[in-house]
Amino acid sequence: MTLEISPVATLQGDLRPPSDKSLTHRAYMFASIADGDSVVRMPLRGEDCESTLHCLIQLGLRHEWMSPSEIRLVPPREWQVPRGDLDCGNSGTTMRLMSGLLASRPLDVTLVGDASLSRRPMQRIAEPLRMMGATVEGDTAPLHIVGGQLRGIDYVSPVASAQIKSCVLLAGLGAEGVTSVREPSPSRDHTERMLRATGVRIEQNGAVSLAGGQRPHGFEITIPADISSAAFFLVAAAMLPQSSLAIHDLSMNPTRTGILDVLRQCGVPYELLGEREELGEPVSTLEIRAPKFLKPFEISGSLVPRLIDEIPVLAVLATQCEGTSVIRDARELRVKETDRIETVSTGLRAMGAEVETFEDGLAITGPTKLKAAQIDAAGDHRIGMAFAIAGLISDGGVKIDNAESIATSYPGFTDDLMRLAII
Ligand SMILES: O=C(O)C1=C[C@@H](OP(=O)(O)O)[C@@H](O)[C@H](O)C1
Ligand SMILES: C=C(OP(=O)(O)O)C(=O)O
Repeated sequence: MTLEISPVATLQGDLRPPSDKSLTHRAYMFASIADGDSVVRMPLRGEDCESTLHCLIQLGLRHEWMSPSEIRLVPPREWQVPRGDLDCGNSGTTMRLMSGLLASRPLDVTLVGDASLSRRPMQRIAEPLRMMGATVEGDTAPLHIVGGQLRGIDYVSPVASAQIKSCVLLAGLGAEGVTSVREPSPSRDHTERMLRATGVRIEQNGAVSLAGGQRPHGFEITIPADISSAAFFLVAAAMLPQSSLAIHDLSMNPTRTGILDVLRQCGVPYELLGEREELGEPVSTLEIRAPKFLKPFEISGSLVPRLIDEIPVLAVLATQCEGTSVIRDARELRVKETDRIETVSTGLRAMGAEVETFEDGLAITGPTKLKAAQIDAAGDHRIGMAFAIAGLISDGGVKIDNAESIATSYPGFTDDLMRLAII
C-alpha cells in the first residue's frame, strides 16, 4: 500500500491514541499463566498484539470477547502442544517474551516470524535460556524450543532491553531458585510492575530478582494509551505553528517518557494533568502547544532506552530545530524491524535534510524546509508513520510505499491524522 500525505497548516483537538502495545502483550501473557481468570479492557488490536493472543490461544488460553473492547481470559490448567508452529508475525516482543514462557514448560515448540522478524537477533534470549537449562535451537527464527526443568541464573545482559529482561524473568517464574537480571541502564519496567501488581514478589536493587514457583493472580486491567504512538502527534504538534493538542489517557511510565525530556530540551511547552494509576502504571492527560522556535537536542546514554521506538520521529523533529541535534548510543536501532539508522537517514536525505550517520546514531542539522519525496517504509511501522509526519511539514507532501505495516501498532493512524489536521 502507498500512503499519500499532504502538507497541513496546524493540528488542533483531542486525541486518545491506541492502547499501549507493551502492556497489551504482557496482559495477554500474564493472563495465560495466572492462577485465575483475567479481564483486559481496551487492548491494542494492532497486528503485533494479535500475534501474541493467537499464539497463546494455540497453547490453550481460552478467551471470550465480552464487547469489542473487553476480553475475558481463562488460563489453561496445563499448556497444550500447539497444532503447528507459533507465528509471531512482525513482533519481536511476542517472540522473545513467549520464548521465556515456553522455556519452563514441557513442550516442543517452533516459533516463526515474518521476513523482518526472521532477520532479528534471537541469540540474546537463546543464550540465557540455554544457561537456565532449556533447549533452544536457532539464533534467529525459526526458534525451536524444548522446555523443561530450569534453574535460576544471575544474568548480566549486555544490552538494555526489556525484551531480554522480561524473557529471563518470565522463565525465572518456572525455574528452581532465584533468577536475577542486570542491565547496563534501565529499560522499560512494565513486566516488573505487572508482576508486583499481580502478587509476585520481586526485588529491585541494581538487579531485578524473583524466586521461582510463583504465579501471578488473575487481574483486571484497562490498557492506557501508548506514548510511542502519541509520539507522532507530539512531534507534529511541536513542528506545526499554532498547534495545540490534548492527548488523553496516556501511559506515563517514567521508563517510557524520554520523549518529554527531548521536548523540554527543544523548548516545547507541555503540561501533565490528572495522574491516576492502572495496575501499577501511571496515566495522565498531556497538553502540548507549538513553540515559536525549536532548539536542537541531544540523546545518549540512559535516555536511549527511554525513547528507543521514538527515535525515527524525533529525527524528523531534528530537521526543524535550529542547530545540530545528536543521537548517540542507539546501536539497537540497527536491529529493529529495519535498520532504523539506515531507513531514517535515507528517507530524510531524500527530503533534503542534512544528516550524518554513525554506527550508533545520527546527527541532523536544521532547520530545513523538507521537499516532496517518495519514501519506502520497508514494512516498518515506525518508519511509515515518521515519514507521514515529515510529509505534513513538507513542500508538496510524501508518498510512502509499503506503509500497510502501520497497523502493527497504530490501526487508525491516518484517520486520527485527518481528523486533527487543519489545512
Ligand atoms: O518490551 C517491550 O515491550 C519492548 C521493548 C523494546 O525492545 P528491546 O527490548 O529490544 O529494546 C521496544 O523497542 C519494543 O517496541 C517493545
Ligand atoms: C521494535 C518494535 O517492536 P518489536 O520489537 O516488538 O517488534 C517497535 O514497536 O518499534
